[in-house]
Amino acid sequence: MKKVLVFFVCLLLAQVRVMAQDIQVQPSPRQVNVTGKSMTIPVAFRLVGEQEANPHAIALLKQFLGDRLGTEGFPLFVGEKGDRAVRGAKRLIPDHPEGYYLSITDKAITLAGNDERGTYYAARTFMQLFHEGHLPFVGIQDYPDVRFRGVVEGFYGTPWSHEARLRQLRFYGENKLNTYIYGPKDDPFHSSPNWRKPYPAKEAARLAELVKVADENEVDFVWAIHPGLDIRWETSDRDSLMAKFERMYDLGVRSFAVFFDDISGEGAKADRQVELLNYIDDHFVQVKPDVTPLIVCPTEYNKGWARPESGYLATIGEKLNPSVEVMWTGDRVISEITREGVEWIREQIKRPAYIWWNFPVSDYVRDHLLLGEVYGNGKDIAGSISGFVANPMEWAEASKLAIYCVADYTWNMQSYDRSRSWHRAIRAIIPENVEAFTVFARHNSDLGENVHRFRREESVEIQPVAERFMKRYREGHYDERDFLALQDEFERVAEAADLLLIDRENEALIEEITPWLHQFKILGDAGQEALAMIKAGERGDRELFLRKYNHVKALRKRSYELERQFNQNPYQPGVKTGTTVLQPLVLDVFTEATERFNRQNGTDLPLLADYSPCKLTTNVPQLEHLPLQVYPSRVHLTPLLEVVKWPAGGYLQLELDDAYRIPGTRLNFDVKGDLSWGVMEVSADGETWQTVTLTRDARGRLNGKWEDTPVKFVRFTNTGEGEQQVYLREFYVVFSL
Ligand SMILES: CC1=[NH+][C@H]2[C@@H](O1)O[C@H](CO)[C@@H](O)[C@@H]2O
Repeated sequence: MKKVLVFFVCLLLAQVRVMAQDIQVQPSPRQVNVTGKSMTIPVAFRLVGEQEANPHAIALLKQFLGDRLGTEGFPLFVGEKGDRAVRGAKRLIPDHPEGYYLSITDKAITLAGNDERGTYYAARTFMQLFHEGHLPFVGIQDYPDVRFRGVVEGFYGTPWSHEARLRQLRFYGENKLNTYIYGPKDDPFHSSPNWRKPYPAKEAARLAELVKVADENEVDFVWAIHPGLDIRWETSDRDSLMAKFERMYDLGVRSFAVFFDDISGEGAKADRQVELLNYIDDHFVQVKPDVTPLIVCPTEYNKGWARPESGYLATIGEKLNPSVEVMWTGDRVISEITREGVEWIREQIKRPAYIWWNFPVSDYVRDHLLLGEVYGNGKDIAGSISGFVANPMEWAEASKLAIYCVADYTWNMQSYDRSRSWHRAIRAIIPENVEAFTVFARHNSDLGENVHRFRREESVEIQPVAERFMKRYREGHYDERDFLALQDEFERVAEAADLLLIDRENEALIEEITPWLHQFKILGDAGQEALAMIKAGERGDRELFLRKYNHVKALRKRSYELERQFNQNPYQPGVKTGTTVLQPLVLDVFTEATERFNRQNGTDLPLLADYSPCKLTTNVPQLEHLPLQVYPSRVHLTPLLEVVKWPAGGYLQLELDDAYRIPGTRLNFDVKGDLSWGVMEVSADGETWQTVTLTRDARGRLNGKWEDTPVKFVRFTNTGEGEQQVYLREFYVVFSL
């Protein structure tokens, strides 16, 4: 009697009300039927099905509902297809892995999964429907487009911290991502030299904790090994790898991957790789009852590097056990994933590809943050791929913007809206400072010039205004409205930087991006001051113009010093922001205003411009767009992470802006043998060249010396017969001490 009474009390309290329902669920569900009606949230819920339902779903509901959950109250039926509690919903549950049916009526709530993970996802969706004290009456049938969805921590650079990884796994649970692949290139126990060794106790315990938290969030924790740099195709190394997998299994790992990317030589041989992978599959994955399919990242992992004559992909397609997942980055190392592209690779490897999407990874543009929208991938590829995992930045929290959007895209491609998803991602990540972070992210999304020539939109809204303004300013008649719009944007930039620098709601995020926030503040100030130079010049106010001129120069100097102070790494050191529209605009306005001032006043104030004392020319395809790192007295080539294929006759040349007494050059191709196939030469005029003797130092680097004559050109040529495969670790010229 009491139960019935409580039930009716709940019904009476649950006033039914009609309200516009914009059901906002992340990721966007497939099929949502709303009645437009809702009820006030019941004061008490009665959970039915606890014994049989997915315990992680039950734990989640208990944690979320807290003391609203009791033995009486509004009925909440939870379970998987076949469980008693959701027997009535059987026909409504989508017959897809991880699918679920969710219904809220004025009689009961049902969360019914097609499998355990589906029930968990039903609970995640249910939690998002609580809105301003109400629950909408709704029927949802939902399931994901892509089977394996998530993140591969596969970048070069500082691996994520343990705390960052724990936060990531909880974020994946919230966003229905089911895969996290652990493969940080710079973890010596994932890659060389220690892939054969067990993790030390402390690291092992941390990995075990990650596996546990992944499990609670219904995420497969995939442990990857990267043995190819020094693997020997002998039983001993095969046994070492199996033993390491066993140790990871003992830590709780149930999903495994082998990465053969970015290697050359012995480790790159397809038939050897396939033999090892099939052995692992046959003697480890298939014999253990609870291990998910093995994943491999092949050496030829993108179409740009696929060599049909090598037969590499054909070997994978024909000989690799069909149950092994094969990763693929697309038409190039960094590329958008297209229907045509995935169909092509599917033909080659005789199975759907498991996409390794190299975004928002920034290990080849480490001075940039990639906070822009996720776009460019086909919405028609779901049927041709088995997985889609994003390779993120070393900045874990900042990577969440793109990860959130990838979760939305891979769950329901057809309904994916790049802008809506991106704005929701910002609200999810920093709800107290949405406007400020939107301004910041809008101007920190492009990569700048880079070796992969992969670019992203940046400053999209203000770009046409900036372009039109500069054109008309140069012609002598800009539109005041454009001027004011630019001034307003630079003010917002400065405001956003200061608001975010004091934000305390997501401290881990602010800590990661602080160097860029300081740079962003300088950019906002410099933009306002450069515009002020225009007005001072127009009013003929020399004193004010000079004040603004000096202020902008001071800001540029501070920006330069920031670049030398933060984020120092051997690849792309420094802190770049707004590099596609706002920074160039500041420089253009400054230069134009100063040129006018000089003409009007007969002065010759230096025109501020970033210069580079060095030009790179080459006929080696992978080096064509290599940015240079310019220091006061040295010019570095940006090192490359990938193997460089250096054809016979291939050359690389640096031309300095003047002839300098060069104390030396340094070259490191990380090759074991001598460099008899290559020659380093220098010249003062580009006509007569003298060969440089290269001496190897203790760390295998080659240092060039010659008699002390001024030099303007330095070049290295492959004078051998055939292509060489090298790592461009270091190549720099010191042109003054
Ligand atoms: C499959 C693959 N392996 C490399 C390559 O893609 O490029 C990524 C971006 O530089 C890098 O992070 C990754 O380790």
